Amino acid sequence: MNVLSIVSEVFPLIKTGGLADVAGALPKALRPLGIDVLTLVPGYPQVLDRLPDRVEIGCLEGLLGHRAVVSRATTEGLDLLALEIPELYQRTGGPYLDGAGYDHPDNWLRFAALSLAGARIALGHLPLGSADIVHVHDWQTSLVPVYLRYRFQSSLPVVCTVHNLAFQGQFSIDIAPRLELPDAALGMDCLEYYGGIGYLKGGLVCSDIVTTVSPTYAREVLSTELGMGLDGVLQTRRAALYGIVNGIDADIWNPATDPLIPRPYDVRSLARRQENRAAVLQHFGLPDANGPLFAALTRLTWQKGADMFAEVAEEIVQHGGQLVVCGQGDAAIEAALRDCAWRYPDRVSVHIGYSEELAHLIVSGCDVLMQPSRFEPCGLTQLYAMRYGAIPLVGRTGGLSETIIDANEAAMARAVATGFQFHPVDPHSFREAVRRACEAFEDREAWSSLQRQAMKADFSWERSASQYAQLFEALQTAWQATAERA
Ligand SMILES: Nc1ncnc2c1ncn2[C@@H]1O[C@H](COP(=O)(O)OP(=O)(O)O[C@H]2O[C@H](CO)[C@@H](O)[C@H](O)[C@H]2O)[C@@H](O)[C@H]1O
Repeated sequence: MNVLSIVSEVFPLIKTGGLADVAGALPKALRPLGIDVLTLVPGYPQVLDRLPDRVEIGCLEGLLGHRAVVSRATTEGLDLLALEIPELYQRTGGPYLDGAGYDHPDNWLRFAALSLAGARIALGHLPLGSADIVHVHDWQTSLVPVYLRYRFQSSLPVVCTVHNLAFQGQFSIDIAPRLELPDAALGMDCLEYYGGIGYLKGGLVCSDIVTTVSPTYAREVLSTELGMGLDGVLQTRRAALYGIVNGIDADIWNPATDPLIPRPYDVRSLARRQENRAAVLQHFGLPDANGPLFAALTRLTWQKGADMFAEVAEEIVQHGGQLVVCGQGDAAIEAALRDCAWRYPDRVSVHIGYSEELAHLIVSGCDVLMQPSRFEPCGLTQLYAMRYGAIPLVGRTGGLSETIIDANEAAMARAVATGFQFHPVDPHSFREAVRRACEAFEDREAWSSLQRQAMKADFSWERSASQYAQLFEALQTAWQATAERA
């Protein structure tokens, strides 16, 4: 089976968050199941730089006033198509933001063009054959099923995966005439959203199947609290809504073979982690206070609960612990963290920025990885942490609630605990959980058992990939049956 995955970021070419990790890992996990995934990404400079051997396979004219060269390459187990439209994708900054941190003003056009190109490639407008299934991700590629249905009258099956409902691709109604879609697609039943245009809404309505990245989040998005205004739309798609928990790329995130950490180790040689712990402290310029080393590795946003770090740092310090933070995001949160580091120079240190190398070092050396998310569709950092024997401390929400087993007395006694959860997600419960972790850390034997338990948890992609495969196969069978009847 051939799947065309259309996505705005894919590891290792370009990554701003978990979406890239999933888009990069899932194709590799699907291949042994007989599913070949071709991944279409925009030709950002970072992408083209990493694909020097790409081969041009054709051109697409008439992409909302633009012309694309499409080239193909394979790298690190991925089969890729790059959509080269220099005036849309070749610029400074990241995939979504310019160098100053603002949205590119033509994001509506950049991702509509990607979606239109994706729809045409899926239909065989390039010498590649047509796809059996199309897989789109988040708002950036949600117009693919809209173009397929309304512009090409195609019922090619589409799976739309929602990685984060908070980002919806909402634009002014003024763009409507420029999307080159018929009126029927622009109305309330499809793209119209609170007087504007909602890309994700269109994707949810027009896809055959909608998935989210954990079963818990699939239930949560149906509620007013976490539905982000789209709960009504999702209710109408309830029968087609599935939750499939993310896995991790166990080759890239493997403490035994990780080239980015000073001292590789596994569950039998946990003592070696000490060297990595020392390297983390050294990197952050902290002396060893011999208490628990807490860490956070995240976008510094309200969703991730990062606004609570500075306050909770006091609790950590009072209990003899230390805190290192690697992240970037809201200016106010960044400032509060810098201030906190200034107040506790030997205990708290902050790296404002994004660093893949530092991410690996941190999970290989910290004792506790904090993820106090207010909502979390799945979360990957806690899964990486567990694999590396760093104990996750998380808010009980979304995927965090189902991937961690709380270290309560019963779970500890039965040696099944893998981390700490707290609820409700507020500073009070967060501090309480920090206290629990600090106390648990004092019993080093029990802590080692917790680490071993966490490291044994299996979040490889195999199980989840087979769930995607089942959905793809069921869709393909249904589609073929309809085609034969027609
Ligand atoms: N400063 C930094 N330096 C280096 N690396 C950093 C970093 N800050 C974050 N990262 C990395 O970025 C990724 C973040 O992934 P998450 O899944 O935790 O959240 P994200 O909100 O991006 O993803 C969304 O999509 C994913 C994928 O489906 C869902 O798991 C998630 O719940 C949803 O919000 C991890 O690989 C993490 O290590």
